[in-house]
Amino acid sequence: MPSRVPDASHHKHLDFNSVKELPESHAWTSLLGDYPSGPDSCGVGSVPIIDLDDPNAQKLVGHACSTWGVFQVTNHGVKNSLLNSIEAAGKSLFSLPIQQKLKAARSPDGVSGYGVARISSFFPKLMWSEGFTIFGSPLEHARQLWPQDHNQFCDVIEEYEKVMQQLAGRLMWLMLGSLGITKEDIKWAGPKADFKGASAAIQLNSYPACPDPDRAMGLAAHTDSTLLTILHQNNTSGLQVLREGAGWVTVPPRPGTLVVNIGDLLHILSNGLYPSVLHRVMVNRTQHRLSIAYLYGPPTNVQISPLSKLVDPSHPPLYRPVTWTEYLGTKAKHFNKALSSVRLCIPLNGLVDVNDHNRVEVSWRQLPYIKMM
Ligand SMILES: C=C1C[C@]23C[C@@]1(O)CC[C@H]2[C@@]12CCC[C@@](C)(C(=O)O1)[C@H]2[C@@H]3C(=O)O
Ligand SMILES: O=C(O)CCC(=O)C(=O)O
Ligand SMILES: [Fe+2]
Repeated sequence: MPSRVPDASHHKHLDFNSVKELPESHAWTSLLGDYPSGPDSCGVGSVPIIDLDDPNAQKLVGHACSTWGVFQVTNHGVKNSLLNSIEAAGKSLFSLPIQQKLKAARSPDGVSGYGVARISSFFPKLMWSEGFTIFGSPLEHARQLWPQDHNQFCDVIEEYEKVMQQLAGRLMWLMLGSLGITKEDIKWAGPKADFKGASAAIQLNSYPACPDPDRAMGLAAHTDSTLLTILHQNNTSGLQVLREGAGWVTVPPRPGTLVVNIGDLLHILSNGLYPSVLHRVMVNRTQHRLSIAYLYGPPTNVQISPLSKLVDPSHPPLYRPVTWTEYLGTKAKHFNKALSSVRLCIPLNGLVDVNDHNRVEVSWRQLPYIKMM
């Protein structure tokens, strides 16, 4: 029998080190029934790779955002040594004994800390992963994890946050610039237009090697609630994105390359021009996968709504204004219905939100709209 750790959170926490067989609690029966898998050979191509030093970077980013909602970047300015350090920090955290990790467990209504995927409650089966979320200072949880020596972990996190914040600001302007948005259009970017007041979370994800990977799910399909997410993955494959009309496409790891994806708030800000991409993580039999997601959003209380430059009589605002705080609450409560719940208009042909799994597969951008009640 696999050992489950008794704690107050209903035996959700598995000691992955001691499991030899996939427990029923983690066995997903209908994994492959949703969309076709692995279509890399069907001519749909692969997730674009963009060199940020390319003079055409803005155009390439804009194209990748509107067609894929995800791309990879090189020459992003983040040192390999920092990527190695954050990976090592994640490894050292997840290799702690489970009882130690649970000392830093996320509280039921909290954001930060150790635990199972937050979206687990929407699924009948548990996921083959564990995570650690940092929102604000990691100090308190780091002290619980390493009572003698938490400084090294905190220093790496602090440095990572600083560097990622800069990169995220740069990416924001590449994405918005390609829509014709200028600094005057986004007052909340601050006087220097550097998005200094932005908020962000760091999510460390661990996907242990799995005895029965075909029936397990690392992280179920979701979109991020962010403006954008920057992801570093170790050298193990697993991330897949859903490409309309093609199915799940794997984003293979490339050393030193970061994955960038659009989140729901940028989808709203762009009035639907940039899709927030649906993604998931598969696991494998032999390799431990680790990823670090930098989840980037606006200042928590700024109202995000479709930019007025992107709205006209034939392109009415598709979403009502919403703050990140409000949207995170909606996502936590309604999960894949969150985006539709702030929607104002739908095309005459039916539902369209990328993460509404009942959506009708139509190309909708040119369609007339009807107002939602
Ligand atoms: C800022 C956040 C986005 C997130 C919820 C959170 O408060 C911290 C963790 C984030 C994450 C990472 C895994 C997928 C996701 C849907 C989840 O359950 O937790 C995202 C959340 C999100 O984007 O809504
Ligand atoms: O592990 C990954 O590749 C993806 C993680 C992810 O989607 C997330 O943290 O939101
Ligand atoms: Fe994600």
